[in-house]
Amino acid sequence: MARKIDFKDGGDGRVGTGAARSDAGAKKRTVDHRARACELRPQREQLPVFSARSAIIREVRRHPTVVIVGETGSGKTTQIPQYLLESGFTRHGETAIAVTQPRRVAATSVAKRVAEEVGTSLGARVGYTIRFDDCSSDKTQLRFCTDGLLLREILSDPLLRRYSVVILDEAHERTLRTDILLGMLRDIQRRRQVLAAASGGGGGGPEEHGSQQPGAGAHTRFGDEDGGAQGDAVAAGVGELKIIVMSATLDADRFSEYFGGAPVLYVAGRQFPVTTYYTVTPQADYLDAAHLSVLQIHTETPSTSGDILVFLAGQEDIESVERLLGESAAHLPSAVPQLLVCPIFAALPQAQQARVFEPAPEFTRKVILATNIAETSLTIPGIRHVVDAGVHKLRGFDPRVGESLLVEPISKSSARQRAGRAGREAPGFCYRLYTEADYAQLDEDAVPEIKRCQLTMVALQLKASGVSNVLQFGFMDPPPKRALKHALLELYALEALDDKGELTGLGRWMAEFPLDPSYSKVIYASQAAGCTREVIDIVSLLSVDSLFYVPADKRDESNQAQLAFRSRDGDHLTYLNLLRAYLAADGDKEWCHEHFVNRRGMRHVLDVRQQLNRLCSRLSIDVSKTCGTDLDAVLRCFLAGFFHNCALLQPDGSYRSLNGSQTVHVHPGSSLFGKKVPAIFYDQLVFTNRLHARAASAADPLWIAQSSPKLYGRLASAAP
Ligand SMILES: Nc1ncnc2c1ncn2[C@@H]1O[C@H](COP(=O)(O)OP(=O)(O)OP(=O)(O)O)[C@@H](O)[C@H]1O
Repeated sequence: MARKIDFKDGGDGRVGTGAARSDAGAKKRTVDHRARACELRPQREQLPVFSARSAIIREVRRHPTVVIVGETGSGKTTQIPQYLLESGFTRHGETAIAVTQPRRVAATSVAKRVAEEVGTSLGARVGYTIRFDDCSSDKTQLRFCTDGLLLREILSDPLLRRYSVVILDEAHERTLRTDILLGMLRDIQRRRQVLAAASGGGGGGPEEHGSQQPGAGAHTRFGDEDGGAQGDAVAAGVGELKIIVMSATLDADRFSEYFGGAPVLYVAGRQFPVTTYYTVTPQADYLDAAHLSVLQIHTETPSTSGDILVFLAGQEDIESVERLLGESAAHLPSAVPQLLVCPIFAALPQAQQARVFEPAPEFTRKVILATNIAETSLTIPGIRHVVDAGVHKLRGFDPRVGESLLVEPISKSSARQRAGRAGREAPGFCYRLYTEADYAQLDEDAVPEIKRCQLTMVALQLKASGVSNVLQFGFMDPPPKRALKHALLELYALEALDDKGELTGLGRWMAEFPLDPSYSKVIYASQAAGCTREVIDIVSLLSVDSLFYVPADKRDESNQAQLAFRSRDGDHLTYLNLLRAYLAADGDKEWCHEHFVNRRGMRHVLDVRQQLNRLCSRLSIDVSKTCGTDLDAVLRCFLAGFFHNCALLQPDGSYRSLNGSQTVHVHPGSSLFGKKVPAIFYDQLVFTNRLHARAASAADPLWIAQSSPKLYGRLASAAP
């Protein structure tokens, strides 16, 4: 090893009780759900949250909303939903408890664990529902889902009648969807309170509501382990909605204030201590530092001391460190166990994400390379060492420029979450690849996503959920007015809103899709153009960031291989060619390797395509409509949704965006790179080191004019 990283103990590392835990039986796999649940019970009872069980149930009964703050690993996510289930909050299965997670992988993996602890098969009493994947049934009483999924449910069930309790987990992350949910749930809770009061009972579950005398409601008794009876309001159709906001940060007062002074419960202490180390000096190259730290941990500690989880900024980082580790692993002494490198990032298909949860084979140490997808809620068995590069990719949005995706330092709260992935089954270690002084400089929490992202989908969702004045919506942290107005204007241009700002029939239709409204508009246009099949294929293809592999040392070979799919019209049709060839080759592994096709990515494409086809069929859209060889029709459909993403060729050979007068660069990986066409349209503008058009295709300026005459009619007269 050429260089060593010097770490020093942060001193604050030893947190928590350090209680020992028996691992007995943990490895035994059994299909006997009850036996497994009994086996896990002692572990559950050792979690810090267990001692707060009665207090939590009592407070939830008494108050419509409760905020719970618990350190990482205290047992919030897995235990609190079960306590409510055991205490009758689902009224013997008539209603359900929803637990939202910001990330899909957390929703599925936590559901799996909780099903085991409850003693049921996944999808029965405990299940999960995430976009494009539903593992639940009408028997499911504890449903883990993404926050986005619950938002979509509000469209079809505006009062969320099927739920008596909604638990918002990891609320401190303040994702876009969590923030919208906070506002919508507060509203639903008030409306249900009014309805419940009108029908003469509380009915939110077995409770003694704060405004009521204990026991004074229409319901009868309840026991801790058994369900209570329900109130008359339930018989009338809807009971009160309990909301539980769970957060890992101490800044819970804001949540409490937002819910009118909801009580805050603190659950102290994580289960096992985590010793934190910082680098002695700043690291100029965090990828190199991450690579060296992994090797250092691997060679200096026995592999039996646990697997390693490394937090990096994004997929490219992960692939670079994967490569570096692959090269170094070849030179490890033979006595040192092998390294098994497992990446996990959002665009990785679910089946491959699941690999990180599988135990490493004997004499092998697992190294998981992750983005912040693995930062919250996850317990990855075997992990004892966490390496934290201290960075993540942060999405930003400026209506004039487009989206940006920049590598930024994380917040202290993220750093604590990352460290928290270590001490979950035994004492752990966290190696921060930055100095203690740098840590002190980090912001306490990240800026809520709603303040820094594109809001078109948010505005459509709010409108479709009955919020007439989006600008007045009770956000916990209102987004910039400028961004909201921009979103409303965009919806107007897409014809989702009319002149009065009311949702149109088309807007309601578009809101059915879990897609950016521009895509749903394209799908809409494809019906009349008779090319729905091609459009769905391309929309699915655009859901993956990199369809091709471009290894740094084989750039030319990769580019050469991609030529086979190139369309002179640009990336949209190139991708379509790729999908057709992939299907013709039956997704063959060798074929993908030969053509530098990202097999992981293509599987994800097929997944999305299948789900979109299903959704379209449900909406009576004929998904078999195909335009044959008239592929111009396909491009014109895309312009129906992306007329705002167009740029015209300038005399100096550059492209200038139509709606922001920005200079736009065609990405070097694009099939239009180096070509000069009169106009282009693109899927997205992304600012990295400069403004790049992601997925660009050629457009006739006349098509642009016809796609949005109000905005770009002038181009028609300028066209030759
Ligand atoms: N899949 C699993 N395999 C083994 N142990 C698990 C698993 N899931 C949870 N646990 C155990 O339960 C503990 C509590 O997990 P839980 O996710 O409920 O904590 P939490 O308080 O929500 O933490 P965080 O906010 O960090 O997610 C873990 O520390 C671990 O000991």
